[in-house]
Amino acid sequence: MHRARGLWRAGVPAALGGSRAVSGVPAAGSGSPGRGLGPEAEADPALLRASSPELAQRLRGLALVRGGFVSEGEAAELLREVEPGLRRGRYQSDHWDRAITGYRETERGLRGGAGRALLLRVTPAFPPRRPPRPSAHVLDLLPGGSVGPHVDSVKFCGCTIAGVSLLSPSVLRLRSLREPQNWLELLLEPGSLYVLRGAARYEFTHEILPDEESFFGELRVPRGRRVALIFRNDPPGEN
Ligand SMILES: O=C(O)CCC(=O)C(=O)O
Ligand SMILES: [Fe+2]
Repeated sequence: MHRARGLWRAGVPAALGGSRAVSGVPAAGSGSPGRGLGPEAEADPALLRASSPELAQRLRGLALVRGGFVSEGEAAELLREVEPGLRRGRYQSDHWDRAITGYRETERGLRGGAGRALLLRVTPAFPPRRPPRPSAHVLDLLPGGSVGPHVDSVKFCGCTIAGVSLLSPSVLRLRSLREPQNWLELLLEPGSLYVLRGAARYEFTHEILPDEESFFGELRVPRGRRVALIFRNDPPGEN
């Protein structure tokens, strides 16, 4: 059955406020970074900033970012596949729960083509008994659009969220629900993959920063149009 689109964003608004701590660049970890996508995997350290090294360590393997996950050719093919579905919708200025602005979205079945190949490549990020659904949530954000802090609905979404970003870079920020001074930021370059699971999925809000706040440390990350393919699994008890 299809879920009403956007329902997964019916989350908890972040308790914002408090000044940002100084970036603690995460320790590189021992040995070479695991290239798998399971909880043992490591994020590309250059694409991740944390409010403290302790927090980076705590979310290691739970908030993952990988640059260059899809090639430019694959990205072009994915866009060709999802654009017709997106064009059927109109850009909206805000969602009923106000978590998102300047967006349109669709759900894309992935039975073939580049989308299906991508689904197979992100599947190892999910627990074997909780694979991703055979469709992607396609979110198209205008340069002025943003996704406010929220936790994906536990009623409609399972333990793992994986997103592939196309076209524009952006910054994904996680913030602890209980300790809002604790944050993690992922630099999402075009072609990158991020994965959120465990504490990163349930105990932190996530958001895509609006253009005027789109910085990764000192680095300005100007926002253009961004299309994301987001993969989710079902919550326990669905099947
Ligand atoms: O754009 C993204 O990568 C994340 C969007 C999101 O958090 C959501 O749709 O729940
Ligand atoms: Fe979300």
